[in-house]
Order: sequence, then C-alpha cells, then structure tokens
Amino acid sequence: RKVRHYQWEVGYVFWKPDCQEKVMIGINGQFPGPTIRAKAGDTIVVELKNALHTEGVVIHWHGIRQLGTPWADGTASISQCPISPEETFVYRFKVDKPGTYFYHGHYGMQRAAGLYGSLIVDVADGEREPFHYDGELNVLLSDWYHQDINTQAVGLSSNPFRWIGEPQTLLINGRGQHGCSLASHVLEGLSACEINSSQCAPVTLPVLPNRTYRLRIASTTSLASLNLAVGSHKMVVVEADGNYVQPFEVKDMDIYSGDSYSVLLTTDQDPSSNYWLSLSVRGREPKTQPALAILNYHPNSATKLPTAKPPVSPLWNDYAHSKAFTYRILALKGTERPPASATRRIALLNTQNKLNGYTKWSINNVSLALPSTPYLGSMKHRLAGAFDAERPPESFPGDYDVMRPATNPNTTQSSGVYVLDFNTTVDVILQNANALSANVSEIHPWHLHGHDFWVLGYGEGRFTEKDAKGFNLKNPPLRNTAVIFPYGWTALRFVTDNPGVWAFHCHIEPHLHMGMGVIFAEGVHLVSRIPKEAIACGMMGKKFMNLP
Ligand SMILES: O=C1O[C@H]([C@@H](O)CO)C(O)=C1O
Repeated sequence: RKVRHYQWEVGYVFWKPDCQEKVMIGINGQFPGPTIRAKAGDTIVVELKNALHTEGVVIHWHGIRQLGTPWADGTASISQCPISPEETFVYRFKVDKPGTYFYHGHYGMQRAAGLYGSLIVDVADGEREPFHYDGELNVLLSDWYHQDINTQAVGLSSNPFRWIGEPQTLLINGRGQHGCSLASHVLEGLSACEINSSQCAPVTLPVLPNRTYRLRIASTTSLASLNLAVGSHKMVVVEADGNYVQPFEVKDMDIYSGDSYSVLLTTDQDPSSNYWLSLSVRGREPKTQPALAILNYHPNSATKLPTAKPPVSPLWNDYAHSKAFTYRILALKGTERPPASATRRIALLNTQNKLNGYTKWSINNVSLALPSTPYLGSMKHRLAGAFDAERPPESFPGDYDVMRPATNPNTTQSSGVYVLDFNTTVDVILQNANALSANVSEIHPWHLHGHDFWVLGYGEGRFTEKDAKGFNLKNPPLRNTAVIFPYGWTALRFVTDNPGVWAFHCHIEPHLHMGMGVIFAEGVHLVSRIPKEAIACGMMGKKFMNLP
C-alpha cells in the first residue's frame, strides 16, 4: 500500500490537438494531463497549484468513490471552494478498487478546455484480474471545439441562446486531425492530412501478433456520444466503470461521456497489415469527422496506413443498435447484488425549458443553480441560508406526456438538495422526455459521484409501477454512469453508505451548465475533519473569520 505523490500545476497552454493552435488548459505544460497509475489500496496525493491567471480550478476524480474523503471529490460549490489562482490545494484520497478511471475539471466548463487525464488502478499485489491479457493500450477519448469555453459558456447563458453546436474534432489520447482524413487514400472526397506537429500526429497502438491486449477506454467528451470499432477485430467487454462485467463479444461499442470500459482485443488478423481504430459520433446528427488511430502490428512501420477502409459505424440514430449493446452489460458472476428493495424512490423527469427566456434543462421542473458556499461545509456546520432550503420534488405530475414538448415550458431554478437518510437504499428513476422542439429527445449519460449504483433496468416511454416488477435484481451491472435513451427511462439503485454531498448530473458539459443535475446529501453529520481550506469561502469563509 503506497502513497503516490504528484505535484501538478494547472495552466493555460498553446496546443494543437487537431493541428490548429488554440489555448487549452494543461497540467505541467502538457495536454492531456499526466496519467495517474496506482494499485488498489494506494493513497493518491495530488498537490494542485492553480496557475490559471484569473480563475479558480478544481479536479474531480471520476469513478473514485472518495470513501471517507468527501472534500476531495473536486466539485466546485459542492465538495469544495474553487482553488484561487496561485494557491495550492492538496487532494488526498484512496483508490480502493481496481479499474479504468479518469480525472477532469469540474468548475464551469473547464473540462471542455482540456483539463483531463487518465487514472488507472491495477489490482493490489497478490490479486489477479478475472481475465488474462498480455499487454495494455490506453485510449482516452474526447471531443474538441475551436471556440473557447468562455465564449461557449456565455452563449449558453445568453438570451437569445447560442448553442455550442457539434465538436470540430474527436480526439484520441488528446490528438486528432481537423478538415482532413488519415484514410484519404481509401475514402473519397477527403483531403490527406498534412501533419506538421507532433501534438496532432496520428495515434499508433503498437501490438505483437497473436497476443491479447486490454484496451482501457474512457470518454470525457463535452457533448459527443461515441461508437468505437477496430477494423477486422472483435472485442470482448470485461469491465465497465471500474466494475467487472460478464464478458461479451462485440464488433463495435458505444461510449457515452463519463463511461469507461476495458475490452480485450486479440491480434489474430493478417500481421502484414495495420488496422484502423475508428471513432464516430452517435445519437446526434454527425457533423464531425470520425477519428482514426492505427493498430500497428509488429514489425510493420507505424506509419504504414491500413489498405482497408475504416470500419463503418452504425447509423447515428440506430438506437436499437445502441440499446442492444447497453442491455448486454451485466455484472460478472460473484458481483455484489443489490438489496431486494428500496426505502425511497425518487423519479427524476428530464426536460428542456425556458427560464425568463433563457434556455435550461430541469429535473422535475427545477434547474440546478449552484451556490457560492459549498454544500459540504454549509450542511456540516448547519449554516442556514447558504442554499435554497426547500427540498426539490420527489416526482413529477402523473399526467406528464413524455412524448411531447411540455405544454408549459417554463421552469424554476434552485440550489435545493435531496437529503437522503444514511444507510438506506434509494431507487432513482431517470425519466427522459421530449425536449423543447417537437420530435426531439436526446441521449443523456447521468453520472453519480461518491457511489456506484446498480442499473436495474431500462424501458421505453413513461415509467409505470408495473415496470418495477421487471427490475433485474439478479445480475445488474454496477456503474457510476448510466444513459437514458430518447423517450425512455433508466432505473438505478444505490445504498447511501458514504457520508458526503454528491453531485448526480448529466455528463454532457453544456447540459450541466444549463442546470441538468441534482444534489444528494447523506450522513453529512458523520463527516469529520473537513480541511478548512476546502470550505473556507462564501458564507463559511465569513463564519471562519468570526471564529476566535
Ligand atoms: O441543450 C441543447 O440545446 C440544443 C438545442 O436543443 C437547442 O438549440 C441541443 O441540441 C442541446 O442538446
């Protein structure tokens, strides 16, 4: 059991992720940030210095439950105060469970500026993974906009609303190519890429023939849902969000923002050739070129381009294909099962709305507005008035028609919190609906902090009591991110066993910015010794100033 120390400086850097130079947020001068690699049971210590000149920063360790360290979850306004420029905050937390994770900014839209990297936890010494592999390849996925995040954020919070549109480029390990294709020799109508910067050089994944590789895949996209395929190769899915799943074979797979997976790929194809790894957009009309990387069979040159066309991805709106993949994700035998029943069920209706002319997303007609005083501090110290006292609604009107735009699109805004009794079982029904325009319902990947949840089921249309009878209590997968399909519902169960205040939100960056999230608080009175520097701002800052 080691303590692993990192000293990081977060700052703006000039970078060319897709060959066009822009300003991005980097760590220690690099993008993506450094990979954290540890063993289960280790303690990670990141001394984070904020070198952004005029804005705060925090980093969230996505998929790490922060058992006993809720102040290290890295969520501005929720678990801590933003770290001021020139200040250093020390994140210290345990990585208790092996798996594929990542980290990213969780203040404003900083993730979309490039503030992210991989976090990989190996099994503890003496332990073994429940599958075999000879080597590993890391595949961190993201999307990239040429417009800077401040302009994006201002557009989203303006009236008239300015939507960010589709990303310019998909990135693999922080690299992509814009306005050209690596496969122009086999695809018509696309110009060849002239790569003049190593920062946008094609990603090559070196492999030996007749071996099995573990691809560690994670998506930190701002908006895009993705489909990944490797030409001529099949993949066996073995891990999702740091939990083992019953292995199943696929030709291609969907990856939503906030998801992570491990897949096993066997290099059993003709070794005289290299192969494409292809990444394309789904769930939204694709206006972004697929990203390509090269699976490089030894001893071929890494620059030898595959002679085959890149694998063709399913149609962007082939939801049957997406659902078929998602429904196959089930827990590996021996995974902890959920409690047989829940003591509370919260039904959360996701709608797109208007608030005084501004475009928002709401949950049970409440659009999330974060307070200036982090909840963790104000709730622990019972500070009245730091956020809206009224509890958000437990459910939504029984006659709400999820298939049509709301008859009244007007919404409300609140910083209200769902307070959950400690050590109880809670069910959450995520209910999707029609957005503001007719015949539009979008995909939303929901991510829970501080927990894994069991995904008990998915369904079409409005959730009814009958649907609860069909919940999968036998082998539901444990995850921290779950998707709701257009016009559908998704049912989750978790146990409130981790004292803290936890965000639960759509992982699409602009949607969270527009209010698509809720706050769960559980056992906050049991949280002890919150480091002062985590919560000494807003009303808590004033309270500390008055202390003797
Ligand atoms: O939140 C969103 O806003 C736009 C559109 O609904 C309005 O322009 C879009 O596609 C979203 O996902």
